[in-house]
Amino acid sequence: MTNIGIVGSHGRMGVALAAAISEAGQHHHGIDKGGNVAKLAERSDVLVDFSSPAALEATLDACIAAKKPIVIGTTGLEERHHYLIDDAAKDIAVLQTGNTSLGVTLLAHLVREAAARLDADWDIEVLEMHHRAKVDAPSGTALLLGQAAAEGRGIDLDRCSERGRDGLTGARCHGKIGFASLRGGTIAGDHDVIFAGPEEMLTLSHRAENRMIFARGAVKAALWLIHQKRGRYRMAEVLGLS
Ligand SMILES: NC(=O)C1=CN([C@@H]2O[C@H](COP(=O)(O)OP(=O)(O)OC[C@H]3O[C@@H](n4cnc5c(N)ncnc54)[C@H](OP(=O)(O)O)[C@@H]3O)[C@@H](O)[C@H]2O)C=CC1
Ligand SMILES: O=C(O)C1=N[C@H](C(=O)O)C[C@H](O)C1
Repeated sequence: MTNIGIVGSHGRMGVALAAAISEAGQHHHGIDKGGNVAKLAERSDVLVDFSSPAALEATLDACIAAKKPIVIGTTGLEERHHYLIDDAAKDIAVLQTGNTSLGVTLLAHLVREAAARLDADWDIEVLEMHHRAKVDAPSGTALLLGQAAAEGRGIDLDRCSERGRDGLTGARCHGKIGFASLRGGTIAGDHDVIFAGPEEMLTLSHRAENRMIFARGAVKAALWLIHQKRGRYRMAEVLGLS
């Protein structure tokens, strides 16, 4: 039986993850803010993090010290967090993703394909809606989908993204990838990638009906990751889509 350590165990995802781990016949234990992450890492075969970007550095240090792999599902990560992940991946296996579901992983693949085939006359906009308690925007999934679109089009997302329009913005910049975020109610996570072309529009969408889709995907990723060498991995590799 695999022992999976949960960082953020009492949160919305932590609770769903514990249910998915039990469903898969595995064992779980976890911590929340103020918990001893070093002890958690020592006692676990693999960690799964659904907490806060503020927890990441200490969590990675604990995983490196205990030589344990980790799945990072926390979103709202900044550039410095990605450097920390790249550094950690020199010592341990790390999988970081803004979305652990099968549907979104496949959607990212389709978005990359569509963006590669449609020229820059097709404006790309990513629209997401989440529950009222979500603290980061755009969602990690929206950024992951924007990245897939940028890869398909062969452009750099950091230079080409347009976030949060307000006021007298001027006309849309040619070739940019736009992001819009809506918040309200209890929505688990809705994402649309819109390709708006000359007189026609293509929309690729995903609707999460329940957090269990993320939790089951995270368990699958964790059980896969314990057999991998050190390095940085993506969800597409777990699901054989890369
Ligand atoms: N990749 C994916 O597929 C998905 C990613 N997410 C992401 O997962 C994260 C968590 O989401 P959600 O469960 O809704 O959020 P919640 O706010 O419900 O839960 C966060 C949990 O993390 C704990 N926490 C906060 N800081 C620390 C810390 N320093 N050390 C350990 N635990 C800590 C909190 O504990 P306390 O209450 O004590 O502060 C809480 O239990 C978000 O970034 C979200 O975007 C969500 C769904 C899917
Ligand atoms: O905070 C959430 O709830 C979710 N966060 C992830 C994100 O930021 O994309 C994944 C999912 O959409 C739910």
